[in-house]
Amino acid sequence: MSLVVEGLSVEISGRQIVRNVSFQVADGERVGLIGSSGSGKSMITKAILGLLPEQATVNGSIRLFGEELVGIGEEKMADLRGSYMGAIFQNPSDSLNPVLTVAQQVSLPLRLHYRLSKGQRQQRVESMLDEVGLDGHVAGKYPSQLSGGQQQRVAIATALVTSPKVIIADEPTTALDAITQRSIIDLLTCLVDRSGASLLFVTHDFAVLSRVCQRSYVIDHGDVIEGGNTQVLLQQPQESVTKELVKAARTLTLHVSNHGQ
Ligand SMILES: Nc1ncnc2c1ncn2[C@@H]1O[C@H](COP(=O)(O)OP(=O)(O)OP(=O)(O)O)[C@@H](O)[C@H]1O
Repeated sequence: MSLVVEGLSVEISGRQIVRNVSFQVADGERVGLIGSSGSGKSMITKAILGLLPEQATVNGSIRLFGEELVGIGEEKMADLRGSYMGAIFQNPSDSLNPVLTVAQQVSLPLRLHYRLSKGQRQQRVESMLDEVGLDGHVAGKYPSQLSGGQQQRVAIATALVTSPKVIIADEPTTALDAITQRSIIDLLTCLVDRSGASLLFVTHDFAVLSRVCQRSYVIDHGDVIEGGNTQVLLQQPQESVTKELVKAARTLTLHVSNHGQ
Protein backbone atom coordinates (compact mmCIF):
# COMPACT_ATOMS: atom_id res chain seq x y z
CA MET A 1 0.00 0.00 0.00
CA SER A 2 1.53 3.37 -1.02
CA LEU A 3 -0.41 5.60 1.34
CA VAL A 4 -2.56 4.79 4.37
CA VAL A 5 -4.32 7.62 6.19
CA GLU A 6 -6.02 6.61 9.43
CA GLY A 7 -8.05 8.76 11.82
CA LEU A 8 -6.38 11.95 10.56
CA SER A 9 -7.48 15.13 12.33
CA VAL A 10 -6.14 18.65 11.87
CA GLU A 11 -6.93 21.52 14.21
CA ILE A 12 -5.92 25.14 13.66
CA SER A 13 -6.39 27.77 16.37
CA GLY A 14 -9.00 25.63 18.16
CA ARG A 15 -10.94 24.92 14.93
CA GLN A 16 -11.29 21.35 13.71
CA ILE A 17 -10.50 21.48 9.96
CA VAL A 18 -10.03 17.75 9.24
CA ARG A 19 -12.02 15.19 11.27
CA ASN A 20 -11.00 11.57 11.70
CA VAL A 21 -10.30 11.02 7.99
CA SER A 22 -9.27 7.55 6.78
CA PHE A 23 -8.46 6.34 3.26
CA GLN A 24 -5.88 4.34 1.35
CA VAL A 25 -4.08 4.53 -1.97
CA ALA A 26 -2.79 1.22 -3.33
CA ASP A 27 0.41 0.95 -5.39
CA GLY A 28 -0.25 2.26 -8.90
CA GLU A 29 -3.79 3.35 -8.06
CA ARG A 30 -5.35 6.72 -8.96
CA VAL A 31 -7.53 7.91 -6.07
CA GLY A 32 -9.56 11.10 -5.85
CA LEU A 33 -10.62 13.43 -3.05
CA ILE A 34 -13.65 15.46 -4.06
CA GLY A 35 -15.52 18.12 -2.12
CA SER A 36 -16.78 21.66 -2.41
CA SER A 37 -14.62 24.70 -1.72
CA GLY A 38 -13.48 24.86 1.92
CA SER A 39 -14.33 21.20 2.66
CA GLY A 40 -10.76 20.49 3.79
CA LYS A 41 -9.26 18.69 0.77
CA SER A 42 -6.12 20.84 0.63
CA MET A 43 -5.56 20.52 4.38
CA ILE A 44 -5.50 16.73 3.96
CA THR A 45 -2.93 16.93 1.14
CA LYS A 46 -0.88 19.48 3.08
CA ALA A 47 -0.86 17.14 6.09
CA ILE A 48 0.44 14.33 3.85
CA LEU A 49 3.11 16.60 2.34
CA GLY A 50 4.11 18.03 5.74
CA LEU A 51 3.20 21.54 4.57
CA LEU A 52 0.57 22.54 7.14
CA PRO A 53 0.78 25.96 8.82
CA GLU A 54 2.99 25.94 11.93
CA GLN A 55 0.07 26.43 14.32
CA ALA A 56 -1.71 23.27 13.08
CA THR A 57 -2.11 20.28 15.42
CA VAL A 58 -2.20 16.89 13.69
CA ASN A 59 -3.52 13.65 15.17
CA GLY A 60 -3.90 10.19 13.66
CA SER A 61 -1.63 8.38 11.26
CA ILE A 62 -0.27 8.91 7.73
CA ARG A 63 1.91 6.05 6.50
CA LEU A 64 3.92 6.28 3.29
CA PHE A 65 5.05 2.77 2.32
CA GLY A 66 4.68 1.83 5.99
CA GLU A 67 6.67 4.82 7.32
CA GLU A 68 4.77 7.04 9.77
CA LEU A 69 4.78 10.72 8.71
CA VAL A 70 2.85 12.24 11.63
CA GLY A 71 5.32 13.61 14.14
CA ILE A 72 8.34 13.05 11.86
CA GLY A 73 10.99 15.81 11.98
CA GLU A 74 11.07 18.51 9.28
CA GLU A 75 14.42 17.36 7.87
CA LYS A 76 13.32 13.72 7.49
CA MET A 77 10.01 14.88 6.02
CA ALA A 78 11.77 17.03 3.42
CA ASP A 79 13.94 14.05 2.53
CA LEU A 80 10.97 11.68 2.12
CA ARG A 81 9.05 14.31 0.18
CA GLY A 82 11.97 14.80 -2.19
CA SER A 83 12.59 11.10 -2.71
CA TYR A 84 9.12 9.55 -2.74
CA MET A 85 6.54 12.28 -3.37
CA GLY A 86 5.77 14.65 -6.20
CA ALA A 87 3.32 17.52 -5.79
CA ILE A 88 1.41 19.58 -8.34
CA PHE A 89 -0.71 22.51 -7.20
CA GLN A 90 -3.56 24.57 -8.62
CA ASN A 91 -1.73 27.62 -9.80
CA PRO A 92 1.55 26.88 -11.60
CA SER A 93 2.64 30.51 -11.50
CA ASP A 94 2.59 30.28 -7.68
CA SER A 95 4.48 26.99 -7.49
CA LEU A 96 7.18 27.80 -10.07
CA ASN A 97 10.13 29.93 -9.05
CA PRO A 98 9.96 33.10 -11.20
CA VAL A 99 13.73 33.64 -11.28
CA LEU A 100 14.63 30.14 -12.47
CA THR A 101 14.55 29.09 -16.11
CA VAL A 102 12.47 26.03 -17.01
CA ALA A 103 15.59 23.83 -17.14
CA GLN A 104 16.82 25.13 -13.75
CA GLN A 105 13.35 24.63 -12.28
CA VAL A 106 13.02 21.02 -13.46
CA SER A 107 16.56 20.08 -12.45
CA LEU A 108 16.28 21.54 -8.93
CA PRO A 109 14.77 18.39 -7.27
CA LEU A 110 17.55 16.33 -8.85
CA ARG A 111 20.22 18.70 -7.46
CA LEU A 112 18.66 18.55 -4.00
CA HIS A 113 18.01 14.83 -3.68
CA TYR A 114 20.27 12.94 -6.10
CA ARG A 115 23.99 12.75 -6.78
CA LEU A 116 24.13 13.10 -10.54
CA SER A 117 26.69 14.67 -12.85
CA LYS A 118 25.71 17.86 -14.67
CA GLY A 119 25.43 15.88 -17.92
CA GLN A 120 23.17 13.24 -16.36
CA ARG A 121 20.95 15.97 -14.90
CA GLN A 122 20.76 17.76 -18.23
CA GLN A 123 19.83 14.53 -20.02
CA ARG A 124 17.09 13.74 -17.47
CA VAL A 125 15.66 17.28 -17.73
CA GLU A 126 15.62 17.13 -21.54
CA SER A 127 13.81 13.78 -21.59
CA MET A 128 11.33 14.99 -18.93
CA LEU A 129 10.52 18.13 -20.95
CA ASP A 130 10.02 15.92 -23.99
CA GLU A 131 7.68 13.63 -22.00
CA VAL A 132 5.47 16.55 -20.99
CA GLY A 133 5.35 17.77 -24.59
CA LEU A 134 7.56 20.86 -24.31
CA ASP A 135 10.01 21.80 -27.08
CA GLY A 136 13.68 22.13 -26.22
CA HIS A 137 13.59 25.91 -26.81
CA VAL A 138 11.35 26.31 -23.74
CA ALA A 139 14.23 25.15 -21.49
CA GLY A 140 15.84 28.61 -21.34
CA LYS A 141 12.62 30.54 -20.74
CA TYR A 142 11.27 31.90 -17.46
CA PRO A 143 7.77 30.97 -16.14
CA SER A 144 6.43 34.46 -16.96
CA GLN A 145 7.24 33.84 -20.64
CA LEU A 146 5.00 30.74 -20.79
CA SER A 147 1.24 30.17 -21.06
CA GLY A 148 -0.69 28.70 -18.10
CA GLY A 149 -0.82 25.30 -19.80
CA GLN A 150 2.94 25.36 -20.53
CA GLN A 151 3.61 26.39 -16.91
CA GLN A 152 1.56 23.45 -15.63
CA ARG A 153 3.53 21.12 -17.95
CA VAL A 154 6.73 22.48 -16.35
CA ALA A 155 5.20 21.90 -12.88
CA ILE A 156 4.37 18.30 -13.88
CA ALA A 157 7.91 17.77 -15.23
CA THR A 158 9.33 19.16 -11.96
CA ALA A 159 7.08 16.88 -9.87
CA LEU A 160 7.91 13.76 -11.88
CA VAL A 161 11.62 14.29 -12.62
CA THR A 162 12.73 12.31 -9.54
CA SER A 163 10.37 9.40 -10.46
CA PRO A 164 8.34 9.74 -7.24
CA LYS A 165 6.25 6.76 -6.10
CA VAL A 166 3.31 8.90 -4.94
CA ILE A 167 2.08 11.99 -6.77
CA ILE A 168 -0.27 14.44 -5.12
CA ALA A 169 -2.13 16.75 -7.49
CA ASP A 170 -4.27 19.41 -5.80
CA GLU A 171 -6.70 20.89 -8.33
CA PRO A 172 -3.95 20.94 -10.98
CA THR A 173 -6.22 22.10 -13.80
CA THR A 174 -8.70 24.44 -12.09
CA ALA A 175 -6.86 27.55 -13.29
CA LEU A 176 -6.82 26.42 -16.94
CA ASP A 177 -9.28 26.69 -19.82
CA ALA A 178 -11.36 23.58 -20.69
CA ILE A 179 -9.26 22.38 -23.64
CA THR A 180 -5.93 22.85 -21.85
CA GLN A 181 -7.47 21.26 -18.74
CA ARG A 182 -8.31 18.11 -20.68
CA SER A 183 -4.87 17.80 -22.29
CA ILE A 184 -3.12 18.33 -18.93
CA ILE A 185 -5.34 15.72 -17.23
CA ASP A 186 -4.68 13.17 -19.98
CA LEU A 187 -0.95 13.93 -19.87
CA LEU A 188 -0.82 13.52 -16.10
CA THR A 189 -2.72 10.20 -16.04
CA CYS A 190 -0.62 8.84 -18.90
CA LEU A 191 2.68 9.79 -17.22
CA VAL A 192 1.53 8.50 -13.82
CA ASP A 193 0.50 5.14 -15.32
CA ARG A 194 3.69 4.86 -17.36
CA SER A 195 5.83 5.50 -14.26
CA GLY A 196 3.83 3.04 -12.12
CA ALA A 197 3.33 5.72 -9.42
CA SER A 198 0.19 6.18 -7.33
CA LEU A 199 -1.85 9.35 -7.66
CA LEU A 200 -3.89 11.25 -5.08
CA PHE A 201 -5.94 13.73 -7.09
CA VAL A 202 -7.93 16.57 -5.52
CA THR A 203 -10.81 18.28 -7.31
CA HIS A 204 -14.27 19.76 -6.82
CA ASP A 205 -15.35 18.57 -10.28
CA PHE A 206 -16.89 15.10 -10.81
CA ALA A 207 -16.38 15.40 -14.58
CA VAL A 208 -12.61 15.66 -14.01
CA LEU A 209 -12.67 13.02 -11.29
CA SER A 210 -14.42 10.45 -13.48
CA ARG A 211 -11.75 10.91 -16.15
CA VAL A 212 -8.83 10.50 -13.75
CA CYS A 213 -9.63 8.33 -10.73
CA GLN A 214 -10.62 4.71 -10.33
CA ARG A 215 -11.67 5.21 -6.69
CA SER A 216 -12.72 8.35 -4.83
CA TYR A 217 -13.63 9.77 -1.44
CA VAL A 218 -16.11 12.61 -0.90
CA ILE A 219 -15.02 15.18 1.70
CA ASP A 220 -17.45 17.45 3.53
CA HIS A 221 -16.65 19.65 6.54
CA GLY A 222 -13.30 17.90 6.90
CA ASP A 223 -14.88 14.44 7.00
CA VAL A 224 -15.00 11.52 4.53
CA ILE A 225 -18.75 11.07 3.99
CA GLU A 226 -18.71 8.54 1.16
CA GLY A 227 -16.17 6.57 -0.87
CA GLY A 228 -15.82 3.86 -3.48
CA ASN A 229 -15.56 3.25 -7.20
CA THR A 230 -15.78 6.63 -8.98
CA GLN A 231 -18.29 5.42 -11.59
CA VAL A 232 -20.55 3.97 -8.87
CA LEU A 233 -20.35 7.25 -6.90
CA LEU A 234 -21.24 9.13 -10.07
CA GLN A 235 -24.20 6.87 -10.96
CA GLN A 236 -25.54 6.10 -7.47
CA PRO A 237 -24.49 8.87 -5.08
CA GLN A 238 -25.85 8.20 -1.58
CA GLU A 239 -25.16 11.39 0.40
CA SER A 240 -26.82 14.71 -0.42
CA VAL A 241 -23.43 16.47 -0.83
CA THR A 242 -22.31 13.83 -3.33
CA LYS A 243 -25.62 14.18 -5.19
CA GLU A 244 -25.09 17.97 -5.39
CA LEU A 245 -21.54 17.56 -6.74
CA VAL A 246 -22.74 15.05 -9.38
CA LYS A 247 -25.63 17.33 -10.30
CA ALA A 248 -23.27 20.30 -10.68
CA ALA A 249 -21.05 18.32 -13.08
CA ARG A 250 -24.05 17.04 -15.09
CA THR A 251 -25.67 20.51 -15.24
CA LEU A 252 -22.48 22.02 -16.66
CA THR A 253 -22.20 19.26 -19.30
CA LEU A 254 -25.89 19.67 -20.23
CA HIS A 255 -25.45 23.43 -20.46
CA VAL A 256 -22.54 22.99 -22.87
CA SER A 257 -24.35 20.38 -25.04
CA ASN A 258 -27.56 22.46 -25.21
CA HIS A 259 -25.55 25.42 -26.48
CA GLY A 260 -23.79 23.17 -28.97
CA GLN A 261 -27.08 22.20 -30.67
N1 LIG B 1 -3.79 28.74 7.17
C1 LIG B 1 -5.02 28.50 7.62
N2 LIG B 1 -5.37 28.80 8.90
C2 LIG B 1 -6.59 28.55 9.37
N3 LIG B 1 -7.58 27.99 8.64
C3 LIG B 1 -7.32 27.69 7.37
C4 LIG B 1 -6.03 27.92 6.79
N4 LIG B 1 -6.07 27.51 5.50
C5 LIG B 1 -7.33 27.04 5.28
N5 LIG B 1 -8.07 27.14 6.39
C6 LIG B 1 -9.48 26.73 6.55
O1 LIG B 1 -9.56 25.32 6.46
C7 LIG B 1 -10.77 24.93 5.82
C8 LIG B 1 -10.46 23.94 4.73
O2 LIG B 1 -9.69 24.60 3.74
P1 LIG B 1 -9.06 23.83 2.49
O3 LIG B 1 -8.16 24.80 1.81
O4 LIG B 1 -8.50 22.55 2.93
O5 LIG B 1 -10.38 23.57 1.63
P2 LIG B 1 -10.48 22.97 0.16
O6 LIG B 1 -11.51 21.90 0.22
O7 LIG B 1 -9.14 22.58 -0.34
O8 LIG B 1 -11.05 24.21 -0.65
P3 LIG B 1 -10.73 24.74 -2.14
O9 LIG B 1 -11.37 23.74 -3.07
O10 LIG B 1 -11.40 26.07 -2.20
O11 LIG B 1 -9.24 24.81 -2.29
C9 LIG B 1 -11.44 26.21 5.32
O12 LIG B 1 -12.49 26.52 6.18
C10 LIG B 1 -10.36 27.25 5.41
O13 LIG B 1 -10.88 28.49 5.74
